[in-house]
Amino acid sequence: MRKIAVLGSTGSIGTQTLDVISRLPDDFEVVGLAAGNNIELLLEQVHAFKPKWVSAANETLAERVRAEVPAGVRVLSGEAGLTEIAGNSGADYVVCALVGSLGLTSTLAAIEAGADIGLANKETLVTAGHLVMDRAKSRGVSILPVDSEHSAIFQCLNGEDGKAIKRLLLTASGGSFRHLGREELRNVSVADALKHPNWSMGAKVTIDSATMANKGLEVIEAHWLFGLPYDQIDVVLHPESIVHSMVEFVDTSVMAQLGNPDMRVPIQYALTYPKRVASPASPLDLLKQGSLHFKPMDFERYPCLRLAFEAGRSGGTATTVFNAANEIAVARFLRGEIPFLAIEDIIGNVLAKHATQAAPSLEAILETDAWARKEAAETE
Ligand SMILES: NC(=O)C1=CN([C@@H]2O[C@H](COP(=O)(O)OP(=O)(O)OC[C@H]3O[C@@H](n4cnc5c(N)ncnc54)[C@H](OP(=O)(O)O)[C@@H]3O)[C@@H](O)[C@H]2O)C=CC1
Ligand SMILES: CC(=O)[C@@H](O)[C@H](O)COP(=O)(O)O
Ligand SMILES: [Mn+2]
Repeated sequence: MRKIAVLGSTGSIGTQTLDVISRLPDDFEVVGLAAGNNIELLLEQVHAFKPKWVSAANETLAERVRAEVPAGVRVLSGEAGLTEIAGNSGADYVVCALVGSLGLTSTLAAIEAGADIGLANKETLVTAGHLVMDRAKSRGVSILPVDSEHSAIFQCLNGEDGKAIKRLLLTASGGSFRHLGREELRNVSVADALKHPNWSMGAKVTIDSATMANKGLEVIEAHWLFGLPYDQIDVVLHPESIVHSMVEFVDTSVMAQLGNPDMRVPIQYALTYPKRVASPASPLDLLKQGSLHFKPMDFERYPCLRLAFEAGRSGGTATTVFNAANEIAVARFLRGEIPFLAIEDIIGNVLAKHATQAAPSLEAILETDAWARKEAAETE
């Protein structure tokens, strides 16, 4: 029985993770749950899973939780609460389902404590991939991908030698505005941007999908997870989101992982690896599906993906800036402060002002992240 903590338990990935865990009662004991502001849902989860460690976004919310949970449950708050649960709750498996680079310090704390990581929080690898991967290697912990594309690649690789890989092919749905040309993107609404064609997800990743910044984050995530240069990572448009990604090998064989879009499948695989167990997801019926489509990526239509490749190739703090500027720009768009197309402008402008620092320390990353956030908040 593994002791598991879920950071971001009230979000899209967090709730689906708990759904998966509830079907595997002999395999997992929930020892820690961390949420942000959704205290009602957090309390329901505490009553259902009985963790000994709980955290909320701030002390006021934590007080409300303390009043409702049994004595003996430790209720913490803020980033310190996240790192405490990640590193000191006794969890030997931590699911990081937080959104944004907020997940970095707690992921590092979990690694330091020797816990394996189920990683949904791609921003952590984008902002500090070298630190996360180096520390995981030296502590001997596994980083198991939850993101659907990376889970697909992980399954296709199945232990193959890195030298056998010709390239990774990440699939991209095209997002909520895939049928619109660039001119038509000028006045799109927040409500329409939040309508992903295939997946029901949190707001930030849904907007990232519409700008294609999500695929940019995923290209950088793949670079760190699978240790391949950017020249060996490609993106292909695939509107159905049935092929979750592919690997082409040097002998021309292409392996793909397919399934209906349901995050409980990659979440479960990250939890039960190397075992496969039955899933509540609906089986893929290719005969009913009939056809699948693939188109080349259009970097003019989706400049955020071009910026992500450029930042990835620059390396060092460039990807920290790409991520932080994107997080702030998306938050501003969601608040109705800026138009949709300003997201890519802000990322491009903040990156253009930044002098990349190679192999940054954690301190340098946190400083760069703060600088890029301030710039992105002030850029018109
Ligand atoms: N959703 C999906 O299908 C997929 C998501 N991902 C990635 O997984 C990650 C999570 O995405 P998703 O689940 O959609 O996001 P959501 O917005 O649905 O959930 C985010 C979670 O983080 C918590 N949180 C936010 N701010 C804080 C804070 N300051 N302190 C503590 N907790 C906080 C939220 O708490 P609360 O709600 O209580 O405020 C919530 O539990 C992202 O990196 C995303 O890119 C990857 C693949 C698919
Ligand atoms: C489900 C998942 O993994 C998301 O990150 C997904 O990738 C979003 O889809 P697109 O970015 O392809 O629109
Ligand atoms: Mn994905």
